[in-house]
Amino acid sequence: MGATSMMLSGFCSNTTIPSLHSAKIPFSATVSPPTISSTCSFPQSHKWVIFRVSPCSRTIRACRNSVVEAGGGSSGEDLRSGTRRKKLAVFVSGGGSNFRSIYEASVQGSILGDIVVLVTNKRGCGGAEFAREKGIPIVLFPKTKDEYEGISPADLVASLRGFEVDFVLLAGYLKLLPAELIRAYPKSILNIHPSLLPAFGGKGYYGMKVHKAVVASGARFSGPTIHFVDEHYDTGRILAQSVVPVLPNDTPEEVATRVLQEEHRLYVEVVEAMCEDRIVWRQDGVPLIQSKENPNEYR
Ligand SMILES: Nc1nc2c(c(=O)[nH]1)N[C@@H](CN(C=O)c1ccc(C(=O)N[C@@H](CCC(=O)O)C(=O)O)cc1)CN2
Ligand SMILES: NCC(=O)N[C@@H]1O[C@H](COP(=O)([O-])[O-])[C@@H](O)[C@H]1O
Repeated sequence: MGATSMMLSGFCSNTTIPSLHSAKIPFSATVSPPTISSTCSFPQSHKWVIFRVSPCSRTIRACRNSVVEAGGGSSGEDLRSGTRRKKLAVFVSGGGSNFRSIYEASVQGSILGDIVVLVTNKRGCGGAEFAREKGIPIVLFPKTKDEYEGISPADLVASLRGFEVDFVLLAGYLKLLPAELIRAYPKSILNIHPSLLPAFGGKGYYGMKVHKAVVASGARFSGPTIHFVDEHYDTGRILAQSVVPVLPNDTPEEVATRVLQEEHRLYVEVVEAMCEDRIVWRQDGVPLIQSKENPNEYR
């Protein structure tokens, strides 16, 4: 069967190239070339093509198994991988154990990125205390009666731009992110939620409230969900989930402990993939993680 020729062009991060065809029939498409172009060819047998875009991509090269990636060299590349180290902002409201896990993984080198700023609505929380210990700058957001020094949404975006943040990671942050921030960082803001969304999510579902609802429901399983953030609570595209059992005599606290332990593992794994440009967007809008060991495998 003949190959499909396709002109692709350089584009910056988080662009999903619309296909001219549905995802379930042989793929072919032409993308208008604003900048650099290259030619990729794919066997017609592939049902859909995955597009991966890394921040400020300059080149596109075909990959096996119809994965088209847009990645490009840039300054500050990690010497081992040739990948640019990413700059991370973490948002917290409480103890910050997920923040600490990500920080430790960054220091140990498994995450090719650095936490350059911590954002919180509670300057006295455990996460903020840890940031002060490590010399990580702290930004207060939003402005509330308790945090009168908090900044505005526009100043928050300007502040993150000033830190050259690539990705925003919510980790126990309990305030609704403003639309200005969502628009400023498309497909670049993640949140971790302590249930298997869409179950037990939305306004009012946070912290122990989630686990109490899970136990009361009789659910036999729970676990963390990591999703991209949109304007509403917990409705963004799901990127990763992990399942833990809920035992017949579990208390909500026991479920919380089991889920939190899995959160720490899963969030580090996902942030590693984000920093290595291994997040790809299926044509129907579902984000996938490309396996580091086998680039032909996704989940
Ligand atoms: N635009 C978005 N902002 C935030 C999201 C999101 O998905 N989109 N996720 C939350 C985190 N979260 C669940 O994962 C969540 C946090 C808080 C609430 C909630 O009901 N909050 C209360 C206020 C709680 C407080 O101030 O102590 C409320 O809004 O009434 C639900 C879900 C982070 N931001
Ligand atoms: N809906 C948001 C929410 O409930 N987030 C949850 O808050 C906890 C923060 O713990 P941490 O501060 O120790 O990372 C975590 O369990 C996280 O999933």
